[in-house]
Amino acid sequence: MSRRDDRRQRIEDAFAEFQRAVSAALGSVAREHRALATEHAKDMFEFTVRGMGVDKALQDVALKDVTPFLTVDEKRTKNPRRAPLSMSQFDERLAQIKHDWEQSFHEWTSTGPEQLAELVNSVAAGPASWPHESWLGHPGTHDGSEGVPELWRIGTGVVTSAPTAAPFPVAVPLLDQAHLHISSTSDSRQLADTLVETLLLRVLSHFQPGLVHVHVWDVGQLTGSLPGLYPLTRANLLTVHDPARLHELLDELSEHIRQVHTKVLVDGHLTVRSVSGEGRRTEPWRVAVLFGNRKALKEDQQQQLQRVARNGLACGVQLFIVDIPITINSPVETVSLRSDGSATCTMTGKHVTVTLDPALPRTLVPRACAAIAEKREERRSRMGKFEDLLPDRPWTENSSAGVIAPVGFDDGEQVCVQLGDTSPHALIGGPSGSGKTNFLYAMLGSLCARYSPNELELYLLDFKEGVSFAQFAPGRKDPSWLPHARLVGVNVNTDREFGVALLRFLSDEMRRRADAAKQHEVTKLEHLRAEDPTGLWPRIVAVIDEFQYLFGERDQVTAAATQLLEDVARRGRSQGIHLVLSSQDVSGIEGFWGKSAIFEQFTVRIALPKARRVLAEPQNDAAVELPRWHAVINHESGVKPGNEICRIPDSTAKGTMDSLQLDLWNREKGRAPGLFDGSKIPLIDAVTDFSDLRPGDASPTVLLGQVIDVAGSAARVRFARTPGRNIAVIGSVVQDAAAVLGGAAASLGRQHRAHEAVFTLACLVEEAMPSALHLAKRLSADGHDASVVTINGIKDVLTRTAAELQSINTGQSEAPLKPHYLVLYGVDAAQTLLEQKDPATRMSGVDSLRTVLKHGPENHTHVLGWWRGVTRLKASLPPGVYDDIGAWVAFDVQGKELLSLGPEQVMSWSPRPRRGLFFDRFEHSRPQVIIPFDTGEAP
Ligand SMILES: Nc1ncnc2c1ncn2[C@@H]1O[C@H](COP(=O)(O)OP(=O)(O)OP(=O)(O)O)[C@@H](O)[C@H]1O
Repeated sequence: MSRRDDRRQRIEDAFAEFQRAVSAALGSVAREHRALATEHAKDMFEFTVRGMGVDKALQDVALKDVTPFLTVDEKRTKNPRRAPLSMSQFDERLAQIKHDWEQSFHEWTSTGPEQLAELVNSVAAGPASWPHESWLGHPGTHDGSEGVPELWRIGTGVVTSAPTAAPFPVAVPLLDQAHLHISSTSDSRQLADTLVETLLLRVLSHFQPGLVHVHVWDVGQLTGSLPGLYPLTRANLLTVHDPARLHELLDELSEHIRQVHTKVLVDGHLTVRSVSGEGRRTEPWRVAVLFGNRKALKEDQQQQLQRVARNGLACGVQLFIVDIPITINSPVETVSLRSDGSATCTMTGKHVTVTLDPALPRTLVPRACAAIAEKREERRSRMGKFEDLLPDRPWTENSSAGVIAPVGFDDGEQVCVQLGDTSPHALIGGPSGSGKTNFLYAMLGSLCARYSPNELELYLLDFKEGVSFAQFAPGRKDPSWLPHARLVGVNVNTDREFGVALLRFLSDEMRRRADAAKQHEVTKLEHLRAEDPTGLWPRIVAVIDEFQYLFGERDQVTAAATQLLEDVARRGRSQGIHLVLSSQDVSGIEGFWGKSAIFEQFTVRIALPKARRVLAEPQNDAAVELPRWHAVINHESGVKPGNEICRIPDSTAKGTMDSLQLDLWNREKGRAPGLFDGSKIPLIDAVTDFSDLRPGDASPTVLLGQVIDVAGSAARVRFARTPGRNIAVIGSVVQDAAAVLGGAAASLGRQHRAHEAVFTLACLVEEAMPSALHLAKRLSADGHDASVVTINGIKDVLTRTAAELQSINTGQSEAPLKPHYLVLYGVDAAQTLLEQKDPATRMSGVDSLRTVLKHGPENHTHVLGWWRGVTRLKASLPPGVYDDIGAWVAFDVQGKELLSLGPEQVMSWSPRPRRGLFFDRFEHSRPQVIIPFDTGEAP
């Protein structure tokens, strides 16, 4: 080998060595690079898988052929030597990711679905969530008093990305809580219909038939939507609306919402639910289902629908909106159906896939609806009696915010009258025989059954000649009374003063309540009750039947009645005092319509058939067409939209109000009501003011009769030892005079011990003798010295008495005189006799009488005399000086004749049988009408 060759060989070797070294180095770099690329690919894989979600990644076809780690060049050249990394190279990472996935879902999977199932079961028991086998076909029984299911089941959900599918029930809030908005595709629209139908049947089957009304409107079809529900139409539980008349449905719903606001949501309540409290739902739900076609509604309809949505939930209006694009500014649950039939909903969020419950069996749905309709019809025909107005349990309601009473039925549903701060007083009208009294019984029965006597007091006044309210007070045949009645006034037609007395009493009570409220720094009864929970502040309902009598004349009684009525009508509302006025014909009552301040307060109007002017005529003529035993109940001052027409049950027949009264009376009798019966004369021995009289008072009280007031108090005069304390009775009828004198003397008799006082009864007219003898007997029986003298003895009595008084006056005698009462029947009959002068002393009997009248009272000597006319009385008195008669009772004497004896108000007195006008100069500023007592004298 030449040296040259040798050198070449060495060079070649060296190159070979170099190449080996270089390729070794390159090989190791490539390995390094590949290892790094693999790691990077795994990272990328993990990043991608975690990023897109394990569940999705596992389904992803692209990921099966993963080549993210090829370099750009390699991708470009598609190096055939390099096979793509198979998934197995990611197994380790995938296992880790899966483990982490399972771990993160572990808690949810093991407990979540179960908890949700329990939750749904507890807040949505029964038809609200259970399988249809347990309820479909059985009409609901709930009346809302047990609450409303908080959720209503729609299907089954699974968390879309969970490692294991753990299904759980999906339910949505509805009634009062949220509307429902469903959107579907053309492929899934059928499912939307199914969802609506199932939900409606759940709701309809939960509540008593009648508590849920369904309205359906479908833009695309006149009929055909929800066909299974059609049997409901015959019971008026389903109304299908014309596709072209969405505005009518929306108007109807808006009007309904308005009415609920004005009639139901009063006294601070914001929702029907809060009004119903724990009781029966008072206002049925109205579910309006609107099927659209994915096109927007017209602008005005859209706005109206939004308004209904906004205000509806509080008023029981529930919307199911299907495929109508709309935004709603109130709670709404959305269910979005995809073409494949799966759904998402806002209740569970986008990560839960909901599979809606399958449709209810085709044949069972109409059958279930028919059963609901039938039950409703049955209930409707059954509901309508007096008992149906009454609650299951009596006396459970609270009257703080007002009182509410079902009074009749419309389509089997109760229609109520409400009295509260916003509807304070009621006006009832209807001609004779139209059922006013019956209506009042229905209302009073319903009220009394709901509210205990601590919550509600009644003052009942009947101007009619009859006995409408008499049964509410204890009677001879029936000893029971209405425990709520504090006062019953019957046959008051001639005693309009009693109406004034009642209004005055209410006005005083109103003031007392206002003062109490002021002390607690509140202004109305509801707040006073909250501030003073132990105080007794019942609502007062005062009923005046045939109240037009109150305004019957143009006199002071009418003036006083008008003024007091205005006072109570305007200010009674906040103090829980409510007036219910009823009349055959309210149209001509000047005192009522003449004062807007009065009638404006009577926002509740009740018109019986053919009633005139109770409603806002002529626009509202609903009363004209009203069938028999029906009434228009209107809480909006009689304007047409406020009309509610209902049938009033017979509430006066035997076994209705009378039985209720007996039941309530047996439950708690309380105090018997005061009774004022204008046709009866009060028996003196039954009058408390009389039986309460006792000996011992130095200035005894004389009772002259009964004042026409709420308390039934006696008219009284105190016989103080001051001038003028004598009493004159003026009138021509012996019966009236004898009743007053007899009652007065008997009351004096009760205040003296035996033989302590002397009674001289002078009977100067023959027809008074039986009365004088009766009185003498009564006084003697009580141990008093009572003698009867006739006209023959009168002069002597007067002369002797006058002499005794003179001797005391002149100091000749000091011995105080025994109380001496001279009861003189028909003084004027002895006038001629008394005018004769004694020839020796030149004194006449009239002089003696004047002396007795003048000086007697200071010395326990009082005259109780009867004169048969004013002039005749004046003849017994010094000319022009009438002071010695301090008190008088006049009967058949015209007012103007009495002017010289009393204030100008006496002018308006028109005499009427068995009523007297009483005036005590010392005590009164105005005269009072009194009823003389029955002293037990046989007629
Ligand atoms: N809803 C009703 N169902 C059955 N009968 C009724 C009903 N309402 C009233 N009646 C009967 O009609 C008659 C007259 O009724 P009611 O006395 O209530 O009328 P009114 O308007 O008060 O008449 P009046 O003013 O003459 O007293 C009574 O016999 C009563 O029983």
